[in-house]
Amino acid sequence: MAALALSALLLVIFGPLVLDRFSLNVLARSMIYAMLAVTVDLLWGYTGILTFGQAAFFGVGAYATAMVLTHIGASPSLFVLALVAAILVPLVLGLAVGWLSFYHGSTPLYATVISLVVPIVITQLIYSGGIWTGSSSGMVGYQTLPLGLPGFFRLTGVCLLVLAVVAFVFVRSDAGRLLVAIRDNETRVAYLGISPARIKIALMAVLAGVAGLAGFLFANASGVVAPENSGFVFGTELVVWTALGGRGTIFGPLLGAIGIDYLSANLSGELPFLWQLVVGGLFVVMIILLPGGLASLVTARFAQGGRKRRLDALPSATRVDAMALCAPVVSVTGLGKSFGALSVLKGIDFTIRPGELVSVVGPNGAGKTTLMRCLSDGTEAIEGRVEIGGRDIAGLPPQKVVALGVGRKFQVASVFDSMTVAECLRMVRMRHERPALTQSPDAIDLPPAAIEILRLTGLTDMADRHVSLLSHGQRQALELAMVVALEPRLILLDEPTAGLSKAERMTIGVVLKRLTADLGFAAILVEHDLDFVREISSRIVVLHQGKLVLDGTVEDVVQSETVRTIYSGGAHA
Ligand SMILES: Nc1ncnc2c1ncn2[C@@H]1O[C@H](COP(=O)(O)OP(=O)(O)OP(=O)(O)O)[C@@H](O)[C@H]1O
Repeated sequence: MAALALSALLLVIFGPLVLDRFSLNVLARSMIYAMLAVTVDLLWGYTGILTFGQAAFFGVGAYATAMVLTHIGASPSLFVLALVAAILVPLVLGLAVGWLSFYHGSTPLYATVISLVVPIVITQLIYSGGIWTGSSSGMVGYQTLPLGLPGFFRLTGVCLLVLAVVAFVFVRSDAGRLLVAIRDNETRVAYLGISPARIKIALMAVLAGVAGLAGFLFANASGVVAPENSGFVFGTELVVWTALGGRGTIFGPLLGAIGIDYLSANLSGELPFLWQLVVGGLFVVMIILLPGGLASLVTARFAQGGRKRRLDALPSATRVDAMALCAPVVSVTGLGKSFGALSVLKGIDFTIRPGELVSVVGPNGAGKTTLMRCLSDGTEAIEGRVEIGGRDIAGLPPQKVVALGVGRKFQVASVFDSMTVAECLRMVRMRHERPALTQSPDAIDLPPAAIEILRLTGLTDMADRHVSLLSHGQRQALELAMVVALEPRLILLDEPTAGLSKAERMTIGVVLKRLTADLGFAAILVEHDLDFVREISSRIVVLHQGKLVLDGTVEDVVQSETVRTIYSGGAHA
């Protein structure tokens, strides 16, 4: 990669000696567009945010530059002012757009619609700006940086190269992998105690600033800015170039943008309308035949050679101390939950202490999964009160409930499909360590209990195996190890043995007994397999039609006439 970067630097430095003026002009612009394509790739390719809004931030940066240089003047200090404005104004706008797009409760579609609206609004503002923005004529005639064409070619080339190298290092770091984790499974990221919304807002703001920097370069290199520079047609072109180049690769979108823009400049004169049709047709063909873009032809060859990771046990023991054993981990009082007119949970009361493994059983639709949701997400509208470690969780989103010591394992294993086992486990540690922006360590430190689960289930030897290659049981075990690596006080397990073989079920049973009886975790287990429940539970709670009908020992439940009636389908509220 260093050799590639060095070759690119030499091309940028010596390019003006061999290229004609037309090519220099077009390529300087193409490289600026390539900077934008890299930002689109980080947002869409790596984080899964389909955005058309980068054009708006680019336009704002370009107009901020042109407006400073036109209305205030051009001097060395004013060029610095223009540069600061070109970065800061889009950055603040990006922060506001990010907040609007990713506030709690918004959907990915909503974020994409906002990214379509922003360029339209910015373009309208430019049209309505009168002499301040030049309206439909744009702005021209302001003084630009005195660099000449070769100077601009080299400046934009170096900026693109620096951005590409920074992006390339970043996407391999812990912070970069966290973006991929958000793309793969945002819910799991939240249930690891990390706020995806915060990360996405910060990313959008920073990349809006980078788009603004590209706008500064464009306004200086071209000497003209126009409303189309911030329009959603341009925003769509950026998405097309990124897709054609190969999203999620950095260099694919970079070369895609340069290649298509350069070809467009050469061919659009001779084939003005046909060329657009060719690009559009190519996009459709590519999406069908090569969804990974052109870069996937190259990356597929190199994908196999993954990096070797080591799983190390942290020195600290996770055993809950004797003092804490006295206080309830979870306390539920009068819990009720309705979906419209349908009342799913009614007047549930129970308390769970450290070391207890409480199984929640009941027929389908009894409200078991809903109960788990109410215990792990304080934003669910409920009646009554749920306290974790003595703190009412009302209003707290999942990542804040995780911070109180709750780990949730979902019914369908919730892991990161495009990562390796080691990478998934590394993501769990991001709550305890600030994600590094430039690197990711080879050794992954995990609590001993998590290491033990991996050992018992044979995953310690599969650290570098891709999650997509794991069996159903291995995925369940990996998710359990991830949840335990959070070092929670309370583990919520929704049918952890569903679809597992008898041997795998026994292993999970051993692991759960060890976690609760030996290490002092509290656990709530939703389970249909009553033999399994009988073997490992310290207490059993029976739910029926949303009501808690029995809370007792295994013996109590086995001998209960009510439970027998419920399971034979005879009890009705
Ligand atoms: N988001 C929702 N909107 C409307 N109704 C819901 C929603 N989630 C659950 N329900 C209803 O609440 C009831 C309880 O569902 P829940 O999934 O909690 O049951 P369960 O005991 O976990 O069932 P199972 O054993 O089949 O998983 C069901 O009637 C279900 O249809």
